[in-house]
Amino acid sequence: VDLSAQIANMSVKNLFLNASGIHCQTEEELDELMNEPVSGAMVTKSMTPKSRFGNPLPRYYRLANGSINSMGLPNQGFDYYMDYLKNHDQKKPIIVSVAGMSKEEDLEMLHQLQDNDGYQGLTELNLSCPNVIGKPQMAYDFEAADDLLHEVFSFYKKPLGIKLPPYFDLVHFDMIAEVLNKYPLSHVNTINSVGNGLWIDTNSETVVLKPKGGFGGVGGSMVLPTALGNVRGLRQRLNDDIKIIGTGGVTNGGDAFAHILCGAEMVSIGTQLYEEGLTTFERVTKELTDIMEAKGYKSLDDFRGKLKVIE
Ligand SMILES: C=Cc1c(C(=O)O)[nH]c(=O)[nH]c1=O
Repeated sequence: VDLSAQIANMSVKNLFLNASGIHCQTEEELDELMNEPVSGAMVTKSMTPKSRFGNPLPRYYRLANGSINSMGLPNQGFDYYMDYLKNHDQKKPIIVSVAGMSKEEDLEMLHQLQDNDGYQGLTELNLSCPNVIGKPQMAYDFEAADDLLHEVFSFYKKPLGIKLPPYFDLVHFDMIAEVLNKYPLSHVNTINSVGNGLWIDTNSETVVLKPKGGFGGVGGSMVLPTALGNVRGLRQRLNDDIKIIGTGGVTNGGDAFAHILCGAEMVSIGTQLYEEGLTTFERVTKELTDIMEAKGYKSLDDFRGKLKVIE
């Protein structure tokens, strides 16, 4: 299913989906997402050709206003998720998230998706995993990302989006948008976790994560300003037909409203969904609907991308 076509006539209740990595690694988790009545789409855990255990534990830690993780791409492997798609009817669009450990693995999986006539889904190429030891985030290497996308679009003809890391410099928004605008992308999903943060238990004077000496990607409410800046900055620069899935820091309807004001077509929920459970979708949707009613908005298009600046 082409998400952007789905998005075109999205009503509020269909706005939300899980952030990749959250509640989407196993068949049981995927079934629960599929049967969750409110969310309008879902995304798999980013997959590699072969299954991976990922990094050693502890690799996730809850913070007062967010989370830090160094999971290391644990997933059941490409074939497992292809089997899932084959054996389950899609009550909602399932975005297949792909994150090879190398350019070759990315291309290998995308060739298999392209050549699989039974697969007509929306794919998201994750160029932003911050936690695979020794693997740089491709999306911070603009030339490498351009080269990869050039090669991908020489053969990949099905709907494809890109998962991006946060950028922290307006010139970097310019540079990545210049690359992405060259390609017929269905969407950009921004932001991934804010890479290589560190949390410390000062009682024991020790880091809280085992992998990478404690370094991990930061998510949750504390990254909302960075997420909003990236959604807004890319919306202002990307071609209109490249939709944006806003991810990062969403804990309530007001946060989702802010993402939509910045231009998000759909909104993913990560840390909050993990901590509160799947009922988060119902609560956040109700909160957003209440805000819209209070403001007299009938549809998302009434305010999407209409953030005002101070003249
Ligand atoms: C795909 C790996 C990712 C991971 C991970 O598996 O460590 N964590 C994130 O916060 N973002 C990712 O993109």
